Amino acid sequence: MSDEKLLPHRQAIDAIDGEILQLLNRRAAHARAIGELKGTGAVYRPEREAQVLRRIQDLNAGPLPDEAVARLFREVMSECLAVERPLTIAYLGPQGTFTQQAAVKHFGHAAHTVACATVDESLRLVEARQADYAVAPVENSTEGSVGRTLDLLVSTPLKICGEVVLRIHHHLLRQNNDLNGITVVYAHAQALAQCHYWLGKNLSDSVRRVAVSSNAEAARLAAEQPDAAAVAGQTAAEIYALHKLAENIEDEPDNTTRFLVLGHQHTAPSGRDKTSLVVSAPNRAGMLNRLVEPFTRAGISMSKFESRPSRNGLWEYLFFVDIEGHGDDAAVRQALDGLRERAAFVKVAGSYPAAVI
Ligand SMILES: O=C(O)C(=O)C[C@]1(C(=O)O)C=C[C@@H](O)C=C1
Repeated sequence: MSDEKLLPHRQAIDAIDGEILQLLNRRAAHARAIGELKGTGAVYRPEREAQVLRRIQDLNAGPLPDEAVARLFREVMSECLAVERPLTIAYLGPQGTFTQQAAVKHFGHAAHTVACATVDESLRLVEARQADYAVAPVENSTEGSVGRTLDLLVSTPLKICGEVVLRIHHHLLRQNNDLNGITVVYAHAQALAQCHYWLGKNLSDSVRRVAVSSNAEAARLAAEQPDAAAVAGQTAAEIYALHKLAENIEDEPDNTTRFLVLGHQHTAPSGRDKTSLVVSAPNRAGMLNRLVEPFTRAGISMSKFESRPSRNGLWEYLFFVDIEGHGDDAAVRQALDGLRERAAFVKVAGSYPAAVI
């Protein structure tokens, strides 16, 4: 096939690219005007972003898949927002963690990300207004809740303003492309657990499995030690220039982590929202039923109901509850009034759009 046949298509693509470029800059000019009208208010509007992405997916007639167009528009909005004012996002580092990946998935590549040593520190940075938002892992489909994040939700003055759902793929990474001669595998304890079966089947028993503070730290160590491998994700592989000896080695095919986005603002309804609550109640027979009843009566479904020991009293529990709907919805407001009559403590940790991509 000669390239001559490609020519008319390439000429068409050049013309279309020119139009796309003009349209993108026209879009950015509107975003800049919106930014000026917002003045000192929050430039990031989670509800509007969710609506834009949902609308684009509804409009999409292909051949690009819905997920691909959503990803492209995610980046377009990220750049438009940066024209208004660039955002700083605090995340659990070091560079290359899944939390950083979640931050980029949610805010796009124009956002500036700041690595923090702990989830506590990432929230503190936002509380002190040294960063605009924090992204924190809250639960994994294989390993369950991240207790520290739940504990922090109880006391932080920040509001949840978004959620990010990330498929977690683990790879076996090494300096060179050889499965032989590995004496140690580094990974975060959760990643070791999520790949337990694969590692047992594919590596000899003499290979030591060493838990380290994060997957990115595991990749960093593997980049320094020729006889070491790491279990980590794509971003860590790229940052530390490691070879992928094996891809997608997680035992559970749907291994997914959910992250929360926390900031100072109240988020308006987007049309498809969730509300997260922290509830405590006296430890009495029938109490669980009494707590759930106001939601059942209002026809509101729950996507999470989890208990955790309260740090104040022995055998006292806090309940972490996610419901469908927004705190401004009449039905949710009524259910919350009913809940407040029954519970000793109710905190609305935030209402936010359900994840779109
Ligand atoms: O609609 C707005 O408020 C905008 O600032 C525009 C825009 C966009 O690019 O569409 C950018 C940032 C906001 O988070 C939401 C949407």
